[in-house]
Amino acid sequence: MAMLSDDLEAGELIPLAGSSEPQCAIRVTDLGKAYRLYQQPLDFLKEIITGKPRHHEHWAIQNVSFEVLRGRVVGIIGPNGAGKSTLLKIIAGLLDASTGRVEVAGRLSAILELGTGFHPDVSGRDNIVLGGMCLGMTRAEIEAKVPWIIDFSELAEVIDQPFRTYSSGMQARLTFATAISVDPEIFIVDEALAAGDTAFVNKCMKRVRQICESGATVLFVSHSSGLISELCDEAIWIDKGRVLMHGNAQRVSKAYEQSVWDIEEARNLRETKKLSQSVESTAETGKYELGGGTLQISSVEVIDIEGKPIGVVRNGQPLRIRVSWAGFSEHKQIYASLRIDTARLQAVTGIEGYDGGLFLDGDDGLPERGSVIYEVPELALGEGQYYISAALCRHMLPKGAEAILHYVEKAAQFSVSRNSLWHFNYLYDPKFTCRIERS
Ligand SMILES: Nc1ncnc2c1ncn2[C@@H]1O[C@H](COP(=O)(O)OP(=O)(O)OP(=O)(O)O)[C@@H](O)[C@H]1O
Repeated sequence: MAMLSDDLEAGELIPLAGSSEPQCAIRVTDLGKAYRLYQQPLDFLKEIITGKPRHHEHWAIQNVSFEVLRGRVVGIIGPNGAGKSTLLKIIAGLLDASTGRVEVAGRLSAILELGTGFHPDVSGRDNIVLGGMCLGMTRAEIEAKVPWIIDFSELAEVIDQPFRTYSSGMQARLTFATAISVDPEIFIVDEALAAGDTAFVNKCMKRVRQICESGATVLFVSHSSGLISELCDEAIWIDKGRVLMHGNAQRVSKAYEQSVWDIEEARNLRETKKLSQSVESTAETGKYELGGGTLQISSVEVIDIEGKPIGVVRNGQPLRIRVSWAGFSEHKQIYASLRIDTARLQAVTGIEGYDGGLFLDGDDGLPERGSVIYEVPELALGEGQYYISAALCRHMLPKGAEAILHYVEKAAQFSVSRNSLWHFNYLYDPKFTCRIERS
């Protein structure tokens, strides 16, 4: 654990001005934050009364050290609960550290919580002034910015109404607009707070970009490695309260993204295994199935070229799905079909084995066990999680539910990863070709 030097308070904010390294805007040394956790709320009271500790300490961040040079845009990335907000709140002076110290050189503005300084009974207009003063602006500075903020928030019609009458989205718009109106030397922002409809989020991000390009030193928290590699010079990857990697933004984003896909891969394989086990035990799992008498789907898997099950497929690469069956059927001309759905069960694509004339039984009938492998040579699906449902059917006309011998919904799951770090998400993501015509 980081120890404090004798002459410093834990988490003390020390201006770097006059430092021998004028290029340094932020220096964090051995920073740590321990939260006290109580098993039940009453334990806190009992601790105060008896003086006996009834809590255990949870270190949200530990031994965190780094320097940020003036004018650098630095992304902070990491999974949920990694300690990003805790770290930035301490740097912004909103939270005390348990160990270590933070030195900051320059006027700092942070958007880490929305609504600080805003009062429900005061009008939107007056709240801009109150909120702006909480962000460190003088009254004159903020008053000069009021028209810009009203225009940016698109709330001119209701600006003189009490803040409590605003919807939560309107409140977020006004507080974010106020917060990004500042011209800071050091700017700390959590991208997740740019809430609202797509057009408003885009507008907020445009302003954040402007600040990044203005020469300010920026710490930018985001879950999007694409956005970090696009906006930032360098990035810090935090996990379980510690700095895992600090360096070039593209390099760190790529490494972080790979770790996310590794976790996804393991999760998808685990879940698919559970799903295929549950094919045999429908009653307990409550999974949706139809049919499944003497002939059953025994597994559905996404596989690599060697037939090994995988959980993540990269867009543009081949997608191979293996549907295996076991059992026997009195029917002839049996075919398999499958459907791929998004996590919200929106059907994306599929194949009817019958349409392709692909029957599983040959002249000698249907073998007791076998598999059919479907392949999409170049996957054109956007990043995300997908589910596969499969069916074994018998050929009959007209086609109807009685044609289905066994249907298993969500029999397997897989994720699609992108080709690039670009942050837009698409459902359909083919390889585009383009031609430039210059006149
Ligand atoms: N006030 C608090 N009391 C107790 N524990 C807390 C408190 N605030 C945060 N924590 C814990 O500290 C750890 C780090 O939380 P933090 O909010 O800094 O993570 P984060 O990286 O910002 O997460 P996210 O990406 O989900 O916002 C988590 O385990 C969280 O549960």
